[in-house]
Amino acid sequence: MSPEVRALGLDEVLEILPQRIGDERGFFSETWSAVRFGELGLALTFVQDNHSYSAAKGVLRGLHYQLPPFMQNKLVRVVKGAVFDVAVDIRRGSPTFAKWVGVEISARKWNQLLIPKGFAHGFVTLEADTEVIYKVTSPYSPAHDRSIRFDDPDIAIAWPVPSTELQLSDKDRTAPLLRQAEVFGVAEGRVRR
Ligand SMILES: Cc1cn([C@H]2C[C@H](O)[C@@H](COP(=O)(O)OP(=O)(O)O[C@H]3O[C@@H](C)C(=O)[C@@H](O)[C@H]3O)O2)c(=O)[nH]c1=O
Repeated sequence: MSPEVRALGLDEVLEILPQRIGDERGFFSETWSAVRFGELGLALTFVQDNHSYSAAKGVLRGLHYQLPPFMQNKLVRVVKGAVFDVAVDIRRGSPTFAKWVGVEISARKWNQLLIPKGFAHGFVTLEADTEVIYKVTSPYSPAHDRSIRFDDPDIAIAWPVPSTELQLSDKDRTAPLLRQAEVFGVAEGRVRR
């Protein structure tokens, strides 16, 4: 039951499609397997699972990352509803610094997004009552937790929900721009070494 892996054109940001085995009861799916992902070169050690619920369409969370030594690889999926999920390269010195990639992740598509260390992550809900689950490779550390403005013109993400319909936390609405943010060098953020 190896998952299918698709490169999205931005370094190691990957869309992952786990198989679903259906029968008359419903389906079964391996959503994470150390062995199967390891065979694909993705030897990740997850230490925390997160589950967030967003009540409305247009809830935007991000762009978030943690500084070294608490950088996180994130494996994101949606068990109810849908999001537009975004990864931004924030590794100083990277040829794709400030470039972003976005993909719809949904319970219907049953796809996942792997956000590597060195990338900021954010999403906007495309449906009400959306539940996102993601695994991370470093524990939450409030002292290392950082945000970058979702509408930073140097990144210019094409969010698919009009700005008038967005709902953000105060922390995210007042986050610094990428050019003012604390970032790190390209060598620190790699999934495959
Ligand atoms: C992220 C996180 C938050 N919290 C707490 C802090 C706060 O009281 C409450 C809500 O936190 P936040 O506002 O940061 O939640 P949220 O805006 O959902 O933050 C998340 O956004 C997405 C895009 C990510 O990529 C995640 O890594 C994480 O940063 O939960 C934890 O206890 N553990 C955690 O791992």
